[in-house]
Amino acid sequence: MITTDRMAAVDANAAALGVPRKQLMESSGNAVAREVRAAADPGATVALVCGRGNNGGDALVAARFLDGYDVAVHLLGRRETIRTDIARENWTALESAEIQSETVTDSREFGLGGPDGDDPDVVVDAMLGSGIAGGLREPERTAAEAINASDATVIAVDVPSGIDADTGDPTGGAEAIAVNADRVVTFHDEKPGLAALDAEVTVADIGIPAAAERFTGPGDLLGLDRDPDSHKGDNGEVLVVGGGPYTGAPTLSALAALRAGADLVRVACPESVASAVQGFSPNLIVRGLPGDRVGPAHAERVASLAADNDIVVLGPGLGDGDGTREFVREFLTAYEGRAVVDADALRVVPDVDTDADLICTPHQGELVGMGGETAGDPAERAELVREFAAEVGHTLLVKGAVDVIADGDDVRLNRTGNPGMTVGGTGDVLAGTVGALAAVTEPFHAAAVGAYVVGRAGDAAAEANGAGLVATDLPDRLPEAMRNE
Ligand SMILES: NC(=O)C1=CN([C@@H]2O[C@H](COP(=O)(O)OP(=O)(O)OC[C@H]3O[C@@H](n4cnc5c(N)ncnc54)[C@H](O)[C@@H]3O)[C@@H](O)[C@H]2O)[C@H](O)CC1
Ligand SMILES: [K+]
Repeated sequence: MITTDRMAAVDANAAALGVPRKQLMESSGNAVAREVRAAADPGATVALVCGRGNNGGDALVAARFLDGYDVAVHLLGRRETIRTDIARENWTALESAEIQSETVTDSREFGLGGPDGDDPDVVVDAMLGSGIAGGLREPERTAAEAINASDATVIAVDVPSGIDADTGDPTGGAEAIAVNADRVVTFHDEKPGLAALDAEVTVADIGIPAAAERFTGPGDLLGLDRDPDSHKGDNGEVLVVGGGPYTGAPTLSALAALRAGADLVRVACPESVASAVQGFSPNLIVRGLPGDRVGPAHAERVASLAADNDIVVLGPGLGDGDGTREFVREFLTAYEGRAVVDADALRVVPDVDTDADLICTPHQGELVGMGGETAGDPAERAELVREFAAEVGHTLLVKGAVDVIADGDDVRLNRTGNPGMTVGGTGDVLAGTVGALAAVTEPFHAAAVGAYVVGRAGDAAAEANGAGLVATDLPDRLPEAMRNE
């Protein structure tokens, strides 16, 4: 099963892997033509009703694969109104090939039949697919009524027009009109909303490489754009809890969280390091905790600070001194929100009883320290991480040459990054980045995107600085790394 949003991500990842959408459209159109051939013998009349988006584009391709059939293409709009270059190119190809085609601009002129007024044997519904928003407008609405009133076998491309592929409900509300399809040929994977429909569903493999789903890619960045109407705080408030023996670690996490898009980043650290942390950046809000180590005495104060934030990043530079583990245990036992757990705080996770939703970011050694297993073979390692995530009940991001992200159901691999990133502090950058992302998206997605963009920032830093790469190079490169291109 794949949702519309995930499909869009996978599609963009496929393009980044060298399989562009026009190529996928060619496969989609081919699959639609095969479905027509399965429904009717050569010589049958086939009306292809095409919208102006890529759903229509699929049927424009299908028309080229239907030699031997009596084909008529109805484009709902003028050529100039076709939304995408690839669909327009396929329209031009049809015209050049002199395949019977007409443009419909006025819904009153829409008719499915040939000159004698008979219904066609087959109608291909390619008006709207995953790009639909709201109920069918004209001329799609009138066309849907005509399709539903005809005796033709109706084959829907990807999803019947007017239906939400994620839910199976009409996009215009319960009573709204949608195409009533006999068959649906959908692409790449089953869609959650199609099973409930009274139609026979075929899933067509359109050549999206498995790696487009298995590995992170630029498509994973889709949907993370800021809402232009958002206010301060809407894009995440992050509390970093760390420092004591180390000052740089919490600072790197906090700066990364800011560069990854958080609106407000607060750092709770021992008073002994508070002014040093503040000295790194006026953009940080620093809260000093009495003493020079974070200990159990601070659990209540940190809990009240945490309540004012969307997410806590727990661990950077905390160390493993007297009382640190007790602090982490006490804090997590009472905490019910979201947290990224890194470094020394990780050891506590497997045996703490918490309602918190955690994203743990161990490297392989820390994973083993938590009681997890690792393996040399990447596929085996991924499966072990998935099983361990299910066991601990949290999201895991296991860092390595290839990072493994798992939450017990899903597994994703990330291969951005380079050996130069084994320098100290890059893990702190990752924890802060994932923290900022987890304030605005689901933990698994946040962990996968975090790994991807920090690796990308590291790749850019390595290109600029070679073996001289240091962790402080990374935060400033995050905004560029988070651009979806
Ligand atoms: N990997 C893939 O996902 C592939 C998908 N293919 C096919 O592409 C469509 C999705 O194409 P897209 O261009 O994004 O959207 P649509 O064609 O569904 O619609 C676009 C167009 O329609 C207008 N519109 C939106 N809502 C309405 C409405 N309620 N009434 C009228 N008009 C509406 C709007 O202007 C949009 O611009 C997917 O389903 C597949 O069929 C690829 O070909 C292969 C890869
Ligand atoms: K459709």
